This record gives sequence, structure tokens and C-alpha cells, in this order.
Amino acid sequence: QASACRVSPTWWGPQRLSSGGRGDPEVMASAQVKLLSQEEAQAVDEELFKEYQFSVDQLMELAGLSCATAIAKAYPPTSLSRSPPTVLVICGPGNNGGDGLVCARHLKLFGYQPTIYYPKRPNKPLFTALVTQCEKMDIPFLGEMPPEPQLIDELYELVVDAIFGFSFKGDVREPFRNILSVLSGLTVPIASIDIPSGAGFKEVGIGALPCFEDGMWRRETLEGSSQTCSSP
Ligand SMILES: NC(=O)C1=CN([C@@H]2O[C@H](COP(=O)(O)OP(=O)(O)OC[C@H]3O[C@@H](n4cnc5c(N)ncnc54)[C@H](OP(=O)(O)O)[C@@H]3O)[C@@H](O)[C@H]2O)[C@@H](O)CC1
Repeated sequence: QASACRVSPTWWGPQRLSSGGRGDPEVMASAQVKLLSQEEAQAVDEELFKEYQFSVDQLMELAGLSCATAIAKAYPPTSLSRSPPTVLVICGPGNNGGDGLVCARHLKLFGYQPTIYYPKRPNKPLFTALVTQCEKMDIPFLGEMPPEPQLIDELYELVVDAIFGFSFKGDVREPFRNILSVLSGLTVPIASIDIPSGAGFKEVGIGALPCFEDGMWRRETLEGSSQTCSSP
């Protein structure tokens, strides 16, 4: 725990809040967030499974519900211009993507109109069941990623990034490299599950993402100054 640092949650998006983000800054800044390093998050995961005997679908349901609840607090439907507000949920190939599918389901119940893009689907019963549940709730799945950021800005009021979690490693591979590069041009807010996908990769550079430089994680503060920290 010692290497984790405490920062205000506003670190993830001063640019988003001032350039189209309609999240309530008071809600978003009301609590301190503890960021876990990749190793710490993996250790929590192992402890929950091995020592506490949780199952993956149990934890995924809680994770997705928590994310939908957090999004509904930061971006209540009444604060967005469309009714129901449109949300694009982009899901990756691992459990982070599963969190996104669950989150989409709960967002629909909370009065949003989610659409899912899920380009690389694991052939495992857990994920096929989650897809079925979303389909049964009439949540549409896109066949391809909208090619231009402007198109996403026009069609959606919020994007949920459920692309990578704590098992991300190495250089971003396709199709996710292209997806992250489209996301980097958005002006609508992006709510990331776990960590902002692409964090640490300067060439992707979404908004105010932290990046790894000179052996330190670096991020911009609301005031525009730079902060360093030993974990993302
Ligand atoms: N602990 C908890 O309490 C809970 C944890 N939960 C969630 O699980 C998440 C961790 O899930 P996870 O282990 O499945 O990993 P995650 O990051 O989603 O996907 C990894 C996959 O991405 C890919 N990939 C990797 N690197 C890549 C690259 N450079 N470029 C391209 N692709 C790359 C690679 O797939 P492959 O390409 O091998 O098919 C790999 O298998 C965690 O963050 C949290 O959100 C909740 O569900 C439940 C409660």
C-alpha cells in the first residue's frame, strides 16, 4: 500500500470538465481516491478469489454496478441534454470488458441509452451470458468503431472506457490502438473503469492521462501544473 498515492479524482480530466464534460465537479471532487498500482490491484484480486472465495461473476456484477452508480452520480441523466442520454460503452477482451457489459446493463436501468462496441469477445460462458443479457435488454452492439471522434461526439454524450484493466501490458495492439487513437480526439467525457486505457502511452495521450516519464508517473493538475507519483 505504501507506494499508492492519494490524489483528488479531478486528476483524470481537467480538460474534459472544461471542454464539454458536464460532470458535477463537486461530486467528482468530493472524495479522495486511492490509486492502486497494477501489482497491488492484482494482489487484491488474488486475495478476494483465494482467501475470501468470491467468484468472478460475483465481483464483476458488483464492479459493473458500482461503475454505473458512479457514472450516474457524476453525470446524472438530468444534467445531459438528450433524454435518454446516449452512452457508448467500449469493452476490451478481458474482465475489464466484462465490467463494461455489466455497467451498460445497469446504465440502461438507470435511464441512459447505452450502445456497446465489443470488438474482441472471449469465447467463455461468462462473457457470452453477459452479451445475451445486454441483447435481451435491447442494448445495441456496434459492428465497427465509429471512425472519427467527431461522429462519437455527435452521437454520444459520454463514453465508458472498459477496454483494459490491471492485466494490460506491452505496446497497445490492434484493434485497440486505433480505438484509443479515436478516443484521444473526443471532446465528450470519458469515464474509465479501473484505469484510463492507454495510460502511460504518450503517443495515445487521451486528455489528461497520466504518463510514465523519466521513471515517474506524471499528470496534470487542475491548476495546470505537473505532479509526479510512484503509481498511475
Ligand atoms: N479484482 C477484482 O476485484 C475485480 C476485477 N475486475 C476487473 O478485471 C480486470 C482485470 O481483468 P483481466 O485480468 O481479465 O485483465 P484486463 O486488463 O481486463 O484484460 C487483459 C486482456 O487485454 C489484452 N491485452 C493486454 N495487453 C494488451 C495490449 N498491450 N494490447 C492489446 N491487448 C492487450 C489481453 O487479451 P488478449 O490479447 O491476450 O486476448 C489480456 O488478456 C480489472 O482491471 C477489473 O476491471 C472485475 O471484473 C471483478 C472484480
